[in-house]
Amino acid sequence: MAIQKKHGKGRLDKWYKLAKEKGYRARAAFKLIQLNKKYGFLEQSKVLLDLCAAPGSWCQVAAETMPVNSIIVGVDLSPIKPIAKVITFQSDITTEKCRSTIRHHLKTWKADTVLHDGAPNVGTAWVQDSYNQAELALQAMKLATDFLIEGGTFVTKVFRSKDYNSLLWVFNQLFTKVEATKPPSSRNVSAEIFVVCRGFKAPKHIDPRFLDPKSVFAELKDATPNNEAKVFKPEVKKRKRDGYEEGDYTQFKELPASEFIQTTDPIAILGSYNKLSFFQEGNGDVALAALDKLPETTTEIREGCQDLKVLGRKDFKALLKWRLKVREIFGFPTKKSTAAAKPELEEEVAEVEDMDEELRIQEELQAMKDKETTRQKKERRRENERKQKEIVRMQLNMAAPMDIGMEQSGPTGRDAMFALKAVEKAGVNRISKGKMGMINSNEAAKEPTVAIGTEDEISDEDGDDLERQLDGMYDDYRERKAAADAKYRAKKARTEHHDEWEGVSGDEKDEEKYSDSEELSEDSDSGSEGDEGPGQLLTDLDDTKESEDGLSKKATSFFSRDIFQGIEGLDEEMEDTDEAEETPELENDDIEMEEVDEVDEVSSDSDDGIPTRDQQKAARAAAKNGLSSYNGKLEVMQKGSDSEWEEEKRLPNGQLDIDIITAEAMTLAQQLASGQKTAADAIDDGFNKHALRDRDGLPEWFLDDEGRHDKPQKPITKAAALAIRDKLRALNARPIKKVREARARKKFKAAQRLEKLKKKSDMLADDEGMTEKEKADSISKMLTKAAKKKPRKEMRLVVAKGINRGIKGRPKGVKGRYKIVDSRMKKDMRGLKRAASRVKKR
Ligand SMILES: C[S@@+](CC[C@H](N)C(=O)[O-])C[C@H]1O[C@@H](n2cnc3c(N)ncnc32)[C@H](O)[C@@H]1O
Repeated sequence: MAIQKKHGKGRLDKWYKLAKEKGYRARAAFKLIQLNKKYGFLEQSKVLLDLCAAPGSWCQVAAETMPVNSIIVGVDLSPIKPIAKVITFQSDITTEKCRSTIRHHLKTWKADTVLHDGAPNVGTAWVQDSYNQAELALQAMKLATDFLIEGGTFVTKVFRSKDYNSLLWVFNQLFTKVEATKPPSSRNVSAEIFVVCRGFKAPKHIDPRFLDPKSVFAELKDATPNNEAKVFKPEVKKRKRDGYEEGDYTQFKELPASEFIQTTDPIAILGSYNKLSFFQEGNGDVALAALDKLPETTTEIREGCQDLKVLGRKDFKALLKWRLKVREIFGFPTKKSTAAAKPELEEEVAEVEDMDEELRIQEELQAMKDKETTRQKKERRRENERKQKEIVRMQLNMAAPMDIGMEQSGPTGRDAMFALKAVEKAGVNRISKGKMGMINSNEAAKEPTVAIGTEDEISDEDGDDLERQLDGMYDDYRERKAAADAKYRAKKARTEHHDEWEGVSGDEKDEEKYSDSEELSEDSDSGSEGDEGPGQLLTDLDDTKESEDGLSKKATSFFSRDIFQGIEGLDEEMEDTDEAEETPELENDDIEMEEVDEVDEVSSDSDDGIPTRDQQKAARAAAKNGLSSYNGKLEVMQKGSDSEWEEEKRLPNGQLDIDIITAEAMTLAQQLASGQKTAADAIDDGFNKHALRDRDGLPEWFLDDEGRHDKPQKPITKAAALAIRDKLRALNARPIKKVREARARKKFKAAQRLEKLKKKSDMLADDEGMTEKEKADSISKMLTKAAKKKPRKEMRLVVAKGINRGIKGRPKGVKGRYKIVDSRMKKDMRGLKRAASRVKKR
């Protein structure tokens, strides 16, 4: 006989161990985890009520799954040890006190989810246990209806029993979706299942009978008795749970085994009778006799039938199996045949799918969905890429707009005529962004990895594409911004000409130089075009050669700075410079010294980096003379430099033309001059986190944004700030170049007119045919005429509409002075004029 131990080792299954491992207070935690995995109600809840929560594992799960700052209230008959972020109290969920305590905790909030895992004291008769469970579930639901929000979720545990369907019916009246499920962590031997009710209808009024256990679980009255049927199939007396049945005053009950075969409720017989007998009376029961003789009626079966009260689960199973076999032999309808013949007569039983299987299916579905999404994404990306390529082709005049969307593989696909990707990588992509980019032909030639159509390139496509799109978007943004912002345009122009704002020079020489250099670059551009190889699309305007060790021009110019002089491993050119520096016999005429900072640079060789008083004096004197000395020996910064820059930076008197216009520069200059700072300090300051940041390969939009804040904060002194302020004030007080030019033009024209007048009056004076008076009159007339100001041409007001809408500069068809106004303003002006003329007429 199989006896199930309540506390057997079988209960300490994997969920038990896992719960211990994860720190949950009960294995039940996994039931909620699995239910939530399937229905996902916890993540969407902000307020949760856990009825029958002890020891609290469901509260633990809720607290770690629900959004932060959610409200969780747990109640149980037993005390619950405190749980972080959970309110718990001890109460009976069927009482009014419990209801008011919950109300007190929730205040005006409504619960998104109500959980109920209550189990009344089980261990009495099964029927009673299940009834109590159903009743408790109904009580829990009653409480839930008070606190649930519309659309909320109620999860409850129920036992599969005869009351189950009644419960389900009630749930269905109050919720839009009701599903029963058994999580994998719920033991198979347990009759518990979980009902998840979603979409609370929140009716204004609920019929109290829905929530009254007496009404809900009331047994249906018997239908009108079928007396005819009773003749053929005598009625089995109904058992009474309380007390003895009428006329039956013994506790021992026996039933012919044939009746067990014929009955439709074999379980009830096995549960309520003591013995199934094979004893045949005189006139005999044919069915019983046949049963007795059947080979299926084995000795084991007979023994089992002798005392039903001592049988175990296995023995009951054997008896039930035997009954089914005999029914088949006797030709009684079995479950199988009935199901095949009349499925509609089957008792209504809620289908409870195994959740393992469900989860598996769900996971499979999810995987399929993910796959599909990935595929769609890929397709979308390809499509975008193709369009982008077509746009590039259009910009390069390689395709007409009509071609867009017609090609399958795109211009840069595998079969494409031009592998634009490779060219793009080499720099031409900048053309597509409407920018004049330059490709260093040598760089392009040196990079074998940019071979057209290589495998690597294709694998990099995704990243490149994204980067390109970002760059493109950033360029669009800049262009939009540029259109609206004059300051930004000026900055862009400076950046593109590598003419970042360093300071304002005293006169307009810079401007002239700037325009000269522009012309120069245009010339060299056109001039060099023909010289490039056939494969070149663009050419570098800078004709300085790259260093032989492969350093870029930028790198070469960086390493050619003085601070790198004397460091081993630098190229020959630099070594040469070093040698030159060390050469002692230098003629003063050939020496060109750099300004103050370089002077101080060499005066910093003292041990502690702070120059002595003498050294400072010497440095100042040297700065005055344009020389740099330190410790009695001469240091040469630049020798015989004939660069244009150097020459232009000098004033006619031979002094360097350097102007300090920022407070930082002024502070540094003052500090250097007064010896508070040495050149070494200045160099050290240059080596900060901003200087050594690796910016290679970073996109422009990122660098632009970073550059706004990624600057060292240089200290400034009050004196320096005041000096700069005064300087800028003086600078601003000067008229701008255009105004000065206009004034000069005016002066020049006036001088010209005067000259003309002079000539005319001389001619008149020499005219012999005129009297003196006539001569005087003519000259005075001429002077009055010359002194008369020409009337200014009237300004035309133009409304920019039609073809002129949004136009910049002179609108088409407009001559003379004009002003663009909106139509309202023009009409108003006309109105004013009309009004003025009316007043005049009166
Ligand atoms: C299976 S346990 C609940 C386990 C809980 N869900 C967890 O995860 O830790 C069932 C609980 O129901 C409680 N219970 C039974 N009847 C109750 C009632 N009328 N009011 C409050 N709690 C009750 C019991 O005290 C018991 O702690």
